[in-house]
Amino acid sequence: MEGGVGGEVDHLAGERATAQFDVEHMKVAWAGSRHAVDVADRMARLVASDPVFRKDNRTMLPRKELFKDTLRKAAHAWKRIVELRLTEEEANLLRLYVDQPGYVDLHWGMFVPAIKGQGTEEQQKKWLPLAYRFQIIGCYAQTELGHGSNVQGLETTATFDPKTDEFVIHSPTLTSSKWWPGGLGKASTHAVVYARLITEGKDYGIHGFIVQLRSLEDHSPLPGVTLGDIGGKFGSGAYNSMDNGVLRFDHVRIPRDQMLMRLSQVTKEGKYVHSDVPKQLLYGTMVFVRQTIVADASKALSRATCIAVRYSAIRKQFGPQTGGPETQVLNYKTQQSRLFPLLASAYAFRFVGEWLKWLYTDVTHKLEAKDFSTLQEAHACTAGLKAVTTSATADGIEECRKLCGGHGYLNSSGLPELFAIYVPACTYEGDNVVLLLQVARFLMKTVSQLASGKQPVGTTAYMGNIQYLMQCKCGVNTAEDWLNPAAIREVFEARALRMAVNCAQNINKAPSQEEGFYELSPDLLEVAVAHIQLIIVTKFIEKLEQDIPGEGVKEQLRILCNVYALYLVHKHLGDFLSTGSITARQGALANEQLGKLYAQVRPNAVALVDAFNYTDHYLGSVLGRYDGNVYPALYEEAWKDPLNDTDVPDGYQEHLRPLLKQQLKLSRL
Ligand SMILES: Cc1cc2nc3c(=O)[nH]c(=O)nc-3n(C[C@H](O)[C@H](O)[C@H](O)COP(=O)(O)OP(=O)(O)OC[C@H]3O[C@@H](n4cnc5c(N)ncnc54)[C@H](O)[C@@H]3O)c2cc1C
Repeated sequence: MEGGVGGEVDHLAGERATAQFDVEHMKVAWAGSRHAVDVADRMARLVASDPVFRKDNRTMLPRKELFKDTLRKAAHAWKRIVELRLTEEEANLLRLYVDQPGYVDLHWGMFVPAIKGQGTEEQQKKWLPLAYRFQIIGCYAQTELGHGSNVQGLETTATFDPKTDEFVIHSPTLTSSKWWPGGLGKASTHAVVYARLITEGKDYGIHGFIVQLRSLEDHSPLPGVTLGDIGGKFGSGAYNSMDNGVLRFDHVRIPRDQMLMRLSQVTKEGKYVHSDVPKQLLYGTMVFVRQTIVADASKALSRATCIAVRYSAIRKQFGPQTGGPETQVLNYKTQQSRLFPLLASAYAFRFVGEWLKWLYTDVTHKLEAKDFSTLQEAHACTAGLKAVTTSATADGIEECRKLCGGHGYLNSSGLPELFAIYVPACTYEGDNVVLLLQVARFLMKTVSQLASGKQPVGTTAYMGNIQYLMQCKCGVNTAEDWLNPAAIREVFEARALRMAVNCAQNINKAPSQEEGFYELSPDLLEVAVAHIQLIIVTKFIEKLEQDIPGEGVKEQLRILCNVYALYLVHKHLGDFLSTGSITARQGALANEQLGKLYAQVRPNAVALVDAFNYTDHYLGSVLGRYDGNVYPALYEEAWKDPLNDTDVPDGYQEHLRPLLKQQLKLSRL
């Protein structure tokens, strides 16, 4: 989609002409439905055509201006949503295409879901309408200066005072200061604050409370509340549009009914009671949030690969010895072997994200029926997918920057900002290492239960096939044999299970399970990654078993699926060999096949990124422009830098001229 650039000539027309599939149908396969393509298209164009949503100058704005710009965009987006009576789906997409981190992300993404998930019906009735109309702005204040991953280590206290029927919220130490919550620093009026609940002298652990932080009249902090922004973050522009904040409480009193009481309550008398709502319900929210993170990973990686693929088709370096035109860098096999696995990963993450949506619905139905049998498995699966897809995406964006050579380092390429905004996804919503260790713990438990005949469920069902998978031999004899999905699936299953069983056996040799787990944790991370990669590969294969209309579309996706799987075989060859899942020769054949697949992707590469259907505004990259007219855009962009406002820079008179004129005043020591 061209969206907003004036180029008349399509410099990528030749590339588009070589596509062997129907791009319009691929757009549908990528977005999930024709409807999804159309709504996204409409919202993307709406944002791209509105000057308020301009973002090309973002990396040049000083922090205060950047923050004000964020406030302006958020208010304008809300205005448009109300004026145009946008549906929830449309509103979410509009915010997505505005593409600037801000308080609204936390308001809708964390504050509202926390109240929905943890508030009683009465609490929801009271608070949600205020939040829905933006009469209050909320954030999610969990992390503290001293503790993030270890939530049980949080120090903020909420002590019940039966005399006044209030909780007293207090930050007893410096390290108990809330630290990081997005939207907290300057924008939020309220927060869901996580604190240790203390009543009748007993500490009942971490609970959520709705706390008003700022006056609804003049926005000043309420008495006893100290608030501020935690300071500049990585990169220019980027996440600096967000006011991640610090918050301290000095004996701040809130009414008892502002404790989120869906799962447990404190009575007027100060008795702590559990409600009859099962606490597993909270997992549902977590599955939902992580599903959106996986969807965001595919979005970020597809943006980066779109930029890198288009630019690699335009960029030329060196030529044949015999003279003649220079070579497009996309034709170099090394460029293809670095870029096409990322393109394939973007599609793989997209489809596993789509499947996660189904999983969330399935989990919700099961929870409603009080069936908790698959909950742990679903939880481990989403935690692992969050970790693997965000890590691969963060690394992938940086690889795309390098794939664009020097120009990739310019802010105008869009890649530095995309990277800087994206990388914290490896940390927030659960540090990836911490999450993978949780997955590994679950896998170790599953392995240990196999002996007792307990049948593993969902994405761990393959482990029930242990007798076969521990001794099966990969049947690949030729490079073409690697195109068989059953063969691919089996080697991924064998590798994951054998790694898990090896680790479980090694843990059993340790003096205690805990000690064994601690010592083997680096290996356990790899076990978790192997299991999650199997899930991604399997879901891609299962996607291809569905009906996918459009000429050549399924064939292209099959190629990408094979690229993704065989790239992983190549990258993790050590795992596959050391577990005996494949032989060295089969590893070499996989690599041979991979090379052939890259050649098949090549003529389709530009069309495959066109299928993401991103506007030039959303991509925000002179290198990734739809029309490929890169050089004039790069040249033009440079002149917009404030440093070019004058020919002679500020500081010339004081610092450059004296130097050049040998007039620096030297002091005699
Ligand atoms: C941009 C951004 C936005 C954020 N937004 C919010 C927000 O809105 N609200 C909010 O409450 N918080 C927010 N956070 C905080 C975030 O949730 C935490 O930073 C995150 O949970 C990680 O916790 P931590 O910082 O304590 O890291 P740590 O846990 O201290 O991690 C430090 C290192 O220790 C390792 N480690 C920790 N535990 C283990 C273990 N058991 N085994 C092995 N290794 C371990 C980690 O892998 C990591 O390498 C945000 C953070 C960022 C960066």
